[in-house]
Amino acid sequence: MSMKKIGVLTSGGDAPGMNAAVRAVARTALTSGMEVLGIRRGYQGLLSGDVFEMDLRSVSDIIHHGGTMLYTARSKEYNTPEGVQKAADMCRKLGIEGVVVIGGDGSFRGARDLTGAGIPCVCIPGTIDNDVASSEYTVGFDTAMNTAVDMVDRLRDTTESHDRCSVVEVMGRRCGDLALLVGIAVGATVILVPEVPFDFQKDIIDRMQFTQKTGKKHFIIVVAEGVGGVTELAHKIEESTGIETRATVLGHVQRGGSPTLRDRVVASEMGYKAVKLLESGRSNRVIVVREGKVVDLDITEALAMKRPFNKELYDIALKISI
Ligand SMILES: Nc1ncnc2c1ncn2[C@@H]1O[C@H](COP(=O)(O)OP(=O)(O)O)[C@@H](O)[C@H]1O
Ligand SMILES: O=P(O)(O)OC[C@H]1O[C@](O)(COP(=O)(O)O)[C@@H](O)[C@@H]1O
Ligand SMILES: [Mg+2]
Repeated sequence: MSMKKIGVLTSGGDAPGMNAAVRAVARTALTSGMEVLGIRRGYQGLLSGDVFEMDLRSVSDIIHHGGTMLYTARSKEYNTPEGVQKAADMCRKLGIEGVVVIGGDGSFRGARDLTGAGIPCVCIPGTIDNDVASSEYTVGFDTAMNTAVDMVDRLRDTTESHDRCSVVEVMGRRCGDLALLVGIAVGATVILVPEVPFDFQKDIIDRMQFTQKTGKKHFIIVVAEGVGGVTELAHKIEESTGIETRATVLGHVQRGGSPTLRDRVVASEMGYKAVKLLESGRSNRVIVVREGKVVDLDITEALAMKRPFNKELYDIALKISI
């Protein structure tokens, strides 16, 4: 057996399903004869040595909980060459020979740097944004989408009752995936994403007025966080159409809640595979979904990939929500 002790941390924005990944990592490592240290608050906890020994029961009763039992953070100090060196020194002091990092693209960059500083890492994509270019899927995305759909369905009830227009902002940072899929699922008349430029008159007002002529009286417009400006947009729509318009930012509620089956299952498989890679002496890898399968890639290669946007699906959405 190549490694005796590994650490596991969650980093960046929390995502439902992170706990299932932590559970799989801990159980796989422990049953393979390794010691496991839970590192609290991501790289921040690594800098301060905030760790605890995990046993099989440390991860009981967490698979159905949102958030992360390890807590998470965004660490400015770690994001410096000195910070990475300090974290690597702390790993050596604690006897941590490898780390499983569960987080998004930012956390992957941190893992690449830690591997470079002599501590082998393997990453698992955990973020509600689905913005990890190398993976078709990130843990947390399914739960966040379903939460957002549930909330927009509620908005629709009141929007319909008042013959209004609702402009809803969903998360996703610079990625439009959450907005695209939620937009389709709620039948939004307009979906605005950072990947597709839009014209206010043609893509919003003309579309609304066309559907109005065919009898439509209420409207849902889904806007990705990366486009933003929903309050101003709502004012402009009301001014141009005379339709009473309200803006809603769904915000951090999208990050919480019990993970869906998909997030629990993908996280579990990824957690298992991450530990098996470390066990076999392979590091600087990221576990990803490609062509529907859970596989692994080199982190540096993975980080160089460009995220494709599903324009075909976007065009379909426009054709049917009219
Ligand atoms: N280029 C980088 N080099 C080293 N560490 C980084 C880098 N980018 C981000 N990190 C670390 O990873 C943490 C999480 O990244 P962030 O982008 O906030 O979330 P996520 O991993 O979910 O995308 C940051 O707070 C920072 O400590
Ligand atoms: O929680 P914070 O720090 O306010 O950050 C909000 C950001 O975090 C996210 O919820 C998740 O992003 P990350 O997974 O990259 O951390 C984004 O959708 C959003 O832009
Ligand atoms: Mg991110």
